[in-house]
Amino acid sequence: MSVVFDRNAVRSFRFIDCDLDAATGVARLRYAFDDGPELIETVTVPGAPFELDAARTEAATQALRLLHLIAGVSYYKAAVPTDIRIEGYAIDAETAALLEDVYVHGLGEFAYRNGLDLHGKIRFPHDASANAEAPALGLRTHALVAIGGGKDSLVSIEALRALDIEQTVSWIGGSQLIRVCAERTGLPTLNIGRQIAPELFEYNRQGAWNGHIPVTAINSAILVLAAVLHGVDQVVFSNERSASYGSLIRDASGGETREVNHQWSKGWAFERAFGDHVQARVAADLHYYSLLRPLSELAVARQFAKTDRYDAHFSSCNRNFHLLGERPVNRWCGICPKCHFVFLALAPFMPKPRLVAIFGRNLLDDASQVPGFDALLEYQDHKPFECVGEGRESRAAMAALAKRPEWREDAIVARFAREIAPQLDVGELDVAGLLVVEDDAHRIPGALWDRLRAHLAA
Ligand SMILES: CC(=O)N[C@H]1[C@@H](OP(=O)(O)OP(=O)(O)OC[C@H]2O[C@@H](n3ccc(=O)[nH]c3=O)[C@H](O)[C@@H]2O)O[C@H](CO)[C@@H](O)[C@@H]1O[C@H](C)C(=O)N[C@@H](C)C(=O)N[C@@H](CCC(=O)O)C(=O)O
Ligand SMILES: Nc1ncnc2c1ncn2[C@@H]1O[C@H](COP(=O)(O)OP(=O)(O)OP(=O)(O)O)[C@@H](O)[C@H]1O
Repeated sequence: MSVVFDRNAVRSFRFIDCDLDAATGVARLRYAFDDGPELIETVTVPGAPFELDAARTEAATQALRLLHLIAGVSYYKAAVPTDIRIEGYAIDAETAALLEDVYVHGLGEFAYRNGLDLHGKIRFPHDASANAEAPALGLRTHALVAIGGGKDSLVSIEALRALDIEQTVSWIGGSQLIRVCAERTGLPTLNIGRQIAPELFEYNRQGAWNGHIPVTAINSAILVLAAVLHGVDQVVFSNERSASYGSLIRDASGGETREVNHQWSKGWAFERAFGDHVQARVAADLHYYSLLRPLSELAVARQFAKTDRYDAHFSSCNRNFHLLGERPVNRWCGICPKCHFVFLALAPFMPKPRLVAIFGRNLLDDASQVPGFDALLEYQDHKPFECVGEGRESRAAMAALAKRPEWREDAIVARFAREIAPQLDVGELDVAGLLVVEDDAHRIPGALWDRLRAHLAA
C-alpha cells in the first residue's frame, strides 16, 4: 500500500458519506484526511435482503449516519485535527453535542497517554435546524444481546433466558472465542462483519497517533443499525455500574487530580445519552440499555458463578481480541489487569478448585503479581486502564478471602492481610454492601425491570 501519512501535515478530517445496500446488508462508511485516499470501513449485517418500508428506511438512514459519525473516531484519532467536516448530510446541535462527548471522553485515555488535551478542541459542525422526532416503527419484541466472550454478557443472556425473553446472541467481528461462547448458549446467533479501512494500519506504522478508542460506542451503533434492519425493539449490553468510574490520575505537573475512564462508553453517561438519542432520532420504540447497570462487578461475578456452563469456553482477557497480534495460549494470559480482576472477583463466589481449573493456575499465590493486584486495590498506584471493578470492590473481595482458610495463606492474600488491610477502614471492606441491586440509574424497560430485579437479587 503506497500511502504516505504525516499526522502533523493533516488539516482536516472529512466524514465523506455512508451508504447501505439493503439487498446485501453491506454498509460502507467513508472518511478521509484532507484530499488523501478514502478510508472505507465496511459493516455487514447478515439476514439480507432486508425489505424496508418508508419509515424503516428512514430509521435505517438515521442509524447508519449515527454509526458513520461514531465509527469515525478510529480514523479521526490518527491525526486529531481541529477542522472536522461532514459532507454527505447535515447534523443538528444535539447530535453534535453527543458526538463531542463521545470523542472527547471516549478518547480520554488516548489523550492522556499521548499528552494531548482535547477538551474544547473537538467541534462537530451542525446545521441550526433540529431533526424531526423519530416515530415508533412497530418493532417486534425481541432482544439483540451483545456478547463479548466474557462473563458479563453471559450473565445477561442467562437472565433473559430465565425470564423467557426472546433473544438473538449477537457479536461483531471474527473472534472464534466469542463464536464458541455464542454457540454454547444454544440460542439463535447473529455475527456481524466489520472491516476497518486497511490504510489505518499503514498510517499506524507511519506514526499516526494511536491509543484506546470507545469501542463499545461503535459496537452499540452497529447493533442499533442491525436492530432496525431486523425489525426488533431491544439492543442489550452488559455494562455494570462499576464501568462508570474511571481512574484518578494526578497531573504530570503534580497538581490537579482528574478522572480518566478507559471504559467511558461502557458507563452510564454514554448509555443515557446514546439511548435517548436513538429513541429520539432513530425509532421511538427501539430500546438501548445495559441489563447489568444496576450491578457492581462483584454482583455480576456472583451471578456468573451460579452456572458452570461456560467455564471451559469464556474469557475476559482482552488479549484474545486483537485484530492483529498475539493471543494467550489458554484463553487467560494470567498477567493482565483483567485476568487479575476476574480471578479476584470470582474467588469469593466459587469453590477454589473450580476457579483454579478455569485459569489453569492460582493467580493469588504468585508473589510476582503483587504490583498488578496493588493497582487493582489502588494501593501505591492508580486503577489500571482496563475494564476492571472499582478499587473498593477489589479491596472488599481481598478482605473476604483473607478470612477464608482455603485462601488466606496464598501469597497475595497473606500480604494484603499483613501490609494493606491494617491501613483500611474495616467498614469499607464489606462485600455484602457492594452486592446491592441499585435501581436509580438504568434504562431497562419498566415491565422487564419488575421481573429482572428479583432475578438479579436472588
Ligand atoms: C484487543 C485490544 O485490546 N486492542 C487494543 C490495542 O490494539 P492493537 O494495536 O494491539 O491491536 P488490534 O486490536 O488488532 O487493533 C489494531 C489497530 O486497529 C485500530 N483499531 C482497532 C479497532 C477499532 O475499533 N478501532 C481502531 O482504531 C487501532 O489503531 C489498533 O492499534 O491497542 C489499541 C491502541 O491502544 C486499542 O485501540 C485496541 O482496542 C480495541 C479497539 C479493542 O477492541 N479493545 C477492547 C478489548 C477494549 O478495550 N474494550 C474496552 C471497552 C471500553 C470502551 O469504552 O468501549 C474494555 O474492555 O474495557
Ligand atoms: N465483539 C463484540 N461484539 C458485540 N458486543 C461486544 C463485543 N465485545 C464486547 N461486546 C460487548 O461490550 C460490552 C463490554 O464488553 P466486556 O468485554 O466488558 O464484556 P464481556 O465480554 O461480556 O465480559 P467481561 O467483562 O468478563 O470481559 C458487553 O456488553 C459485551 O457484550
